[in-house]
Amino acid sequence: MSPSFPLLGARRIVVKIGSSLVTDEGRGVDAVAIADWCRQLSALAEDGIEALIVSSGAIAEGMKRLGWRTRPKEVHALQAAAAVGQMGLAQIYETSLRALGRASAQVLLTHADLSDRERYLNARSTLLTLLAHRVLPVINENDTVVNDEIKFGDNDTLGALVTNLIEADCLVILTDQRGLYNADPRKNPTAELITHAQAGDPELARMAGGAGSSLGRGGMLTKVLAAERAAGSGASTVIAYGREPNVLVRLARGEAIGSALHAAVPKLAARKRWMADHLQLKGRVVVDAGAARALLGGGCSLLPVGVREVAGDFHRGDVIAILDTAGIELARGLANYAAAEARLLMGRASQDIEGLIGYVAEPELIHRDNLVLLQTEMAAP
Ligand SMILES: Nc1ncnc2c1ncn2[C@@H]1O[C@H](COP(=O)(O)OP(=O)(O)O)[C@@H](O)[C@H]1O
Ligand SMILES: N[C@@H](CCC(=O)OP(=O)(O)O)C(=O)O
Repeated sequence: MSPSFPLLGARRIVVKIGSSLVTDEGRGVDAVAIADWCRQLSALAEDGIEALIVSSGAIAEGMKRLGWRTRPKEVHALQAAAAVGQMGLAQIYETSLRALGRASAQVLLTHADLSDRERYLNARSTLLTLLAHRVLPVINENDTVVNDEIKFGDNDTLGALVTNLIEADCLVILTDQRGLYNADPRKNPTAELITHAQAGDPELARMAGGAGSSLGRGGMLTKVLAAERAAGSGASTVIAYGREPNVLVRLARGEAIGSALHAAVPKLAARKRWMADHLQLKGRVVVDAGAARALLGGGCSLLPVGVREVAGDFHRGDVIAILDTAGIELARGLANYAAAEARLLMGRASQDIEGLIGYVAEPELIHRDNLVLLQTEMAAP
């Protein structure tokens, strides 16, 4: 029996809409198609499913608005087109979503934003706050400022990084093909659709081959690699044809459409592994017995009031260890405040934060969503 499709039961999804799909074969952005995806996401929101859109199309829309028929080669011309086109792209999403009674937000990100610890945490907090307010974020790469070092280059990678960032359950990549085939279907008419596969299987990259259409930059290879990256935080990926009627609603009901690339490791375990593997400890705090109980038993955040000691020279967004007074490491998590600030805040109530350091980033020193408990693991049989 085949495994179920990953959208079934998902509570938070990232939907990436590719250039070749959103731009209606180069004729500018397809507003009718966008309105339809927005309608579908609005229907999912009624069922309590949170969604974020990663949408391409700024360059194509900018070219149309500027009357350019061929894609320029110069980076500055592309960046100028993206700046013009992003206005149109945002307008279309905003108009479609407002007509459905939904608020939207534009978020433009670069690679540098997500590889810097502090900006990573800021982007994460902003996106989660938007979702908590039932706002649908529409994300694109910040093309105007990118150079080779800070470029994602394709929105598949951006979609995967956003999936990791906000720990989405599932990444949906909508494109101009019915999914991943065992060879490029444009070149090989007998190519067969892959319905289920394991994300990260090296065989998939071989099938995906080289770059895609002249409009998009990624091709299928970046989609397969995006699925592998999304699986790093425990999210599975679906690659499907974006013009399939009601595709998002049907996927959410569990229908098998396109290709499902399954994550091997469940979400929570993947996050723990990510924290353990990717992040160097930059400091530690010792907490009192009340805070230790709240963390281990109550699934609570770590508030400054429960902190007794602060060691190390960490910055906002760094990983720090949380120890009890006997020196046992209870948990690890991302600090919302730098070490110098944490020293001023320790033992104090959250409502005093502004008076002590002049601003409030968050009421917690470490939010429970950014925390991995080590003691539960040790206590497990
Ligand atoms: N194994 C494959 N299965 C499906 N499509 C493939 C495969 N290998 C290459 N492709 C190409 O990838 C293209 C999709 O990539 P791209 O044009 O970058 O899409 P998008 O703009 O949606 O990101 C398809 O149109 C197809 O020609
Ligand atoms: N940021 C660019 C899109 C980058 C891109 O082409 O992405 P993709 O849809 O993955 O091929 C734009 O909005 O035009």
